[in-house]
Amino acid sequence: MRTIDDLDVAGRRVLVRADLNVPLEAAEEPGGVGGRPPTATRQITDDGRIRASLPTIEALRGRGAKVVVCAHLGRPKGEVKPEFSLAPVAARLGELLGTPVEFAADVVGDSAQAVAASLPDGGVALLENLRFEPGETSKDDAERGAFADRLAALAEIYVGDGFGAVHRKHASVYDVPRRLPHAAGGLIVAEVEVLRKLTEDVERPYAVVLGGSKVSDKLGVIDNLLGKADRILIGGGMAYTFLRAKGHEVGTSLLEEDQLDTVRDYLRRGEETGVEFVLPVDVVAAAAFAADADHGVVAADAIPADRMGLDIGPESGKLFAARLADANTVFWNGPMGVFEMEPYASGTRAVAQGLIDSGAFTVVGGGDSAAAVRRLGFDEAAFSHISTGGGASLEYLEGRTLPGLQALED
Ligand SMILES: Nc1ncnc2c1ncn2[C@@H]1O[C@H](COP(=O)(O)OP(=O)(O)OP(=O)(O)O)[C@@H](O)[C@H]1O
Ligand SMILES: O=C(O)[C@H](O)COP(=O)(O)O
Repeated sequence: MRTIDDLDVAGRRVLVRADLNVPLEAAEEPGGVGGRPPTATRQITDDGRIRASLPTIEALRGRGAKVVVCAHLGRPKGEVKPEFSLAPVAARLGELLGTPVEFAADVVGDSAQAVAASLPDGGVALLENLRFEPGETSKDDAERGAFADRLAALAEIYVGDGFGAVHRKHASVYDVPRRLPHAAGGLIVAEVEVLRKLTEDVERPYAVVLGGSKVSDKLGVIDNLLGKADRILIGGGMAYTFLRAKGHEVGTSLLEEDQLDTVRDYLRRGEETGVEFVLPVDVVAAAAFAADADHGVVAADAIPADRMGLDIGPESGKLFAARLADANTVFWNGPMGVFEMEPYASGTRAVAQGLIDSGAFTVVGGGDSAAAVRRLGFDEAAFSHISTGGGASLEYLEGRTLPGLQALED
C-alpha cells in the first residue's frame, strides 16, 4: 500500500475518508434532542475516533494540502436525518486541530462543491454525513459508482484512513479510490500493522470476547473464529441469541430469531472441535431500556418474559475473567452490556479488568468498546492495542479481503 509519504500533496485537494462515527448522547425524539432543536445540540460522548484521525489530517495540512474530510455517522439509511448530522463533529475536529473546520451542509451538492473549491492550502473541511446519500451504501454498483463520481470530483487525491469502515463496500471506501490517485493514511497503516500480528503467530490460549449490539453483523465472524480461537466468550446483546439457541427464554432481550440455526451449528461445531463457548450464567434483566427501569440479577436460564437482559451478571463477570486469566492473547469487541447506563456497566468493567489482569497481549476493537474502556476509567495504556475498528478488525482477523484495503492496494 502506498502511504501519504509517497504523495505530492502541496496545493492539491485531498479527500480523506475518515471514520468519525463517534458515540453521541441519545436522541430522545426523532429530529431533536430533549425538545431542543436538532443538529449541533447532540453532544459527542467520546471523541476517540476523531483524535485517532488527527495525525493524518495534520500531516496533510502541514504539507500544504487542501484537506476535504468525509465520514459517516450512524446509519441514517440514505436519508437526511438531522440527528445524524456531522456538524458537532466538525466543531470538535476544529477544536482538536486548533483551526476552524469548514462544514459543508451537504455531501456532494452546492455547499460541498463551494467549500472544497474555496479551501486555502492547509485548510480543512468536513462534508455532511456520507450516509445521507443513498449512493454511498447502495448494493447497486451503478448507483454507488454514480455517487462515487460526484465525490471524487471534489478532490484530486484520495487518502483512505477510516479503518473502522474498511470492511464496508461503500462508495467512499471502495469506489472513490478506484477513481483517484490514492494512498493509505497513518491510522490504517498502524492498525494493520498490529492486527496482522494476530493473524500470523498468535500465542495461545487465544480467547475472543464478543458483545455489543450489531449481532447479525458480527455473528458471521464466529464461523471463522472456530478455526482460530481456543475460547469464545459471548456477552452483550449477542448473548441472548446464544441463550435462546440453547433453549432458554430471553424475554424482550435483543434476539436474532433467524440466526438461531446458525448459532446452534456454531455450538455444535465448538463441541466437535474443542473450541469452548463461554456464555453468561446470570444477567441483569430490566423492565425497559432505561437507566431508571426496575432491574435485577437473574439466572441466564430464568429471564422473565417481560424483562430484557442489559448486562451480564456478577457471576458471569467472574466466570469471564477466570476464562481470560490464563490466556496469552485476547481480542475483545463489543461491550458486555449497555455500559452507557451505570446500572448495566459492571459486566463491561469486569471484562476490561479481566483483560488487564490476564497479562496477555490484549486488543480491544470497536468504537463503543474503546469508548467504554475510557469512560469506565481504565488506562488505555493497560491494553496492548485499542483499535478504532470493531467489525473491521473482526473481519480483518477472519482473514477476509476488506474492500477498503483492497482498493488502496490496487
Ligand atoms: N444486552 C444489550 N442489549 C442492547 N444493547 C447492548 C447490550 N449490550 C451492549 N449493548 C450496546 O452495544 C453497543 C455497542 O455495540 P457495537 O456492536 O456497535 O460495538 P462497537 O465496539 O462499537 O463495534 P463497532 O465499532 O463495530 O460498531 C453499545 O452502545 C451498548 O450499549
Ligand atoms: O462503528 C463502526 O464499526 C464503523 O464506523 C462502521 O459503522 P457501520 O457498522 O455502521 O458500517
